[in-house]
Amino acid sequence: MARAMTKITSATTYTEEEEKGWATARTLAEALPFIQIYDREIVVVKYGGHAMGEEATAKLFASDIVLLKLLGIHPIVVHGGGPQISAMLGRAGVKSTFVDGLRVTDNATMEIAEMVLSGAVNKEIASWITRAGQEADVRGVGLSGKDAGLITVEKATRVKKDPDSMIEQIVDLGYVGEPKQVDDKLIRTLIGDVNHDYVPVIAPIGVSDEGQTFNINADTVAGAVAAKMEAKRMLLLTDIIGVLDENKELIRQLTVTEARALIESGVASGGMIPKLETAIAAVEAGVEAVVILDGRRPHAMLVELFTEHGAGTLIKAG
Ligand SMILES: Nc1ncnc2c1ncn2[C@@H]1O[C@H](COP(=O)(O)OP(=O)(O)O)[C@@H](O)[C@H]1O
Ligand SMILES: CC(=O)N[C@@H](CCC(=O)OP(=O)(O)O)C(=O)O
Repeated sequence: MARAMTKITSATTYTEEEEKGWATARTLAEALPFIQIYDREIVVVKYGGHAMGEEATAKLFASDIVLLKLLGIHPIVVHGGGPQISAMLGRAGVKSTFVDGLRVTDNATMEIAEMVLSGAVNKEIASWITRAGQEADVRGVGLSGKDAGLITVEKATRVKKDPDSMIEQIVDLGYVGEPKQVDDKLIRTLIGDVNHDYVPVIAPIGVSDEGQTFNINADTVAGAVAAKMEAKRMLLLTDIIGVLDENKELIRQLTVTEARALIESGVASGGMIPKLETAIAAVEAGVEAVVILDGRRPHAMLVELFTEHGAGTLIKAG
């Protein structure tokens, strides 16, 4: 665009600004092999509530999703919103407790969680994608697991060992669901083959056979969607550089067996447990690899998908 205003100072040299253009071109050319790897492949991106951070960062996320779509990938976004739910519950004076990273969900919590996830967060992300993609007609479509029977759930339970008696007890998590079935018809219709420029944006809410609404961990939803869609990659965007070992160093690659060992040893705790469990289940269901990476860093997805070294921790079979 600045073409008419720039002057080449001599026949053989470019200005500093023009050199930047050449560097951009080199970066694009170097990305070609990776762009081809992901051509028309499905990439499920889980956008965590902690990764959302500032509005400006979230808007850059939306632009990167548009870029993926224009590069020929079919991105599907599954979002969280845990911190946003906690803030709203705090304002309403409702206390939350977590078991293995899952929010124990009673009636009041369910009502607020659905309002925050399917209402505010979902529509905002969908609208940012639509705005970022308006020149090219790329559009975000906000859905929850309740739309078109997308996610049917069954009630989740957890078993805990009492550390003194070593007796196992079933912990009732309330309205916390595990996806039982993902109906992919609507998603497939939206992403289509040609001239379908919709990006599905899915809130982690599901419905039981009896019609009860359930709260689902967003990582778990991403895993179930990635498995059903036979995604090439699932990216879990969070607020940490990746999975850390016992010395707090980044682990660049993990096999499923190693990931299980991290949960068992307690090196992975809290919110990292559902993330690793999801990664393991997705890889075992046929997703080629799952990557856990820092979504607060602008363009993290692009670094992971289109550069040699990638970003964060990659989990694959083995
Ligand atoms: N071994 C580990 N490596 C990295 N993070 C860990 C580990 N064990 C626990 N965590 C915690 O898991 C958090 C990520 O989970 P969570 O807060 O639920 O993220 P999100 O909201 O993005 O889903 C990290 O911020 C970190 O505090
Ligand atoms: C059952 C359960 O824990 N549901 C989560 C849903 C949101 C979520 O997973 O958000 P993040 O990805 O931002 O953590 C919750 O209520 O916080």
